[in-house]
Amino acid sequence: MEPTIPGTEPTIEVRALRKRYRSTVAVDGLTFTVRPGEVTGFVGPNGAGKSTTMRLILGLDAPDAGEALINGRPYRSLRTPLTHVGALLDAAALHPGRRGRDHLLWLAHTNGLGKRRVSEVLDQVGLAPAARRRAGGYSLGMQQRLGIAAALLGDPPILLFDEPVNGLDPDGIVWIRGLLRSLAAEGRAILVSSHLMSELEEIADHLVAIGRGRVVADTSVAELLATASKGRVEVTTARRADATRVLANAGATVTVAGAETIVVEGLPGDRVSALLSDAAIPFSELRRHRASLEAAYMDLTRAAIEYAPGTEKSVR
Ligand SMILES: Nc1ncnc2c1ncn2[C@@H]1O[C@H](COP(=O)(O)OP(=O)(O)OP(=O)(O)O)[C@@H](O)[C@H]1O
Repeated sequence: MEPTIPGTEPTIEVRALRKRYRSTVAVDGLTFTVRPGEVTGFVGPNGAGKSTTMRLILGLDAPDAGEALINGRPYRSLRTPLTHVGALLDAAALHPGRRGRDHLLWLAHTNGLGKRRVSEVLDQVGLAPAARRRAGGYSLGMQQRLGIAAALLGDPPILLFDEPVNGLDPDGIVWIRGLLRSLAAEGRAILVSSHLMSELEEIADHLVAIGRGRVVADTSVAELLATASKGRVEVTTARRADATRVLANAGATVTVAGAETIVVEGLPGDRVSALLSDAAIPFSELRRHRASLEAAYMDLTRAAIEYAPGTEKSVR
């Protein structure tokens, strides 16, 4: 194994990264760090530049400016890259005639890794029973598992997953979630992209959100959720409209969160309770609101979108 630099922790550092394809600026000066022991969610709408960034990190494309470093070094300077970083980019990019196990054996061989490791990763991803079948007959979930086995082959401290839950069934999603969490708990640095915030809800510790090739948010998920949830209470009542009227009259901002649920902002819980009781509006529950990651992200990016250069509301 290639020695890592003593005292260094596994990180991905992206600095002022820029990539243009003809008239499209795919990545427009990105800077962020992926730290060890955490799952960093990499989010943004379709076309935001996530896959391009991952390809640049993995040396599959060259940046026009800036750099992406794996443990302080560009990917292309790593002598045994699979032992530094593993990646799942396009799980379907497999030779259909090749058996799952042979695909991994070939990868192991070309990277100077032993056969034993192939059996270990097949067990780890639960693909051992299907390892001798041809990849062309694999379901999407099996392809994902094989791709993840390949990423884990070199036991790397850094892992990248591009949209790993795409097309997976609920069991597959739960499995990937658990795997990513346990890999992070082992101290690895994990970057996982998604265009759906809800998919990252129970996976990510940290969030790097991008839009049009630029960072729009770089934040801890816990902080983001705490800020978005702060001072809001959730009320369950069959008389939603009446409750909304009473609370809004008292100065609260009320939003609908479900058939019988409203979220109240701007009034403390005991005041909400007193107002509803005084108005004889029954409610079955009153609790502290926990914002979804999706809602927290919308709050966070709303200002950025409203004041983005080039929009009508831009500030000059
Ligand atoms: N090889 C390429 N040639 C030309 N344009 C490209 C190329 N790769 C990416 N782009 C363009 O760069 C922009 C960013 O694409 P990218 O695939 O990185 O976004 P993404 O955030 O991964 O999107 P998605 O969520 O749809 O996968 C898009 O406008 C895309 O069309």
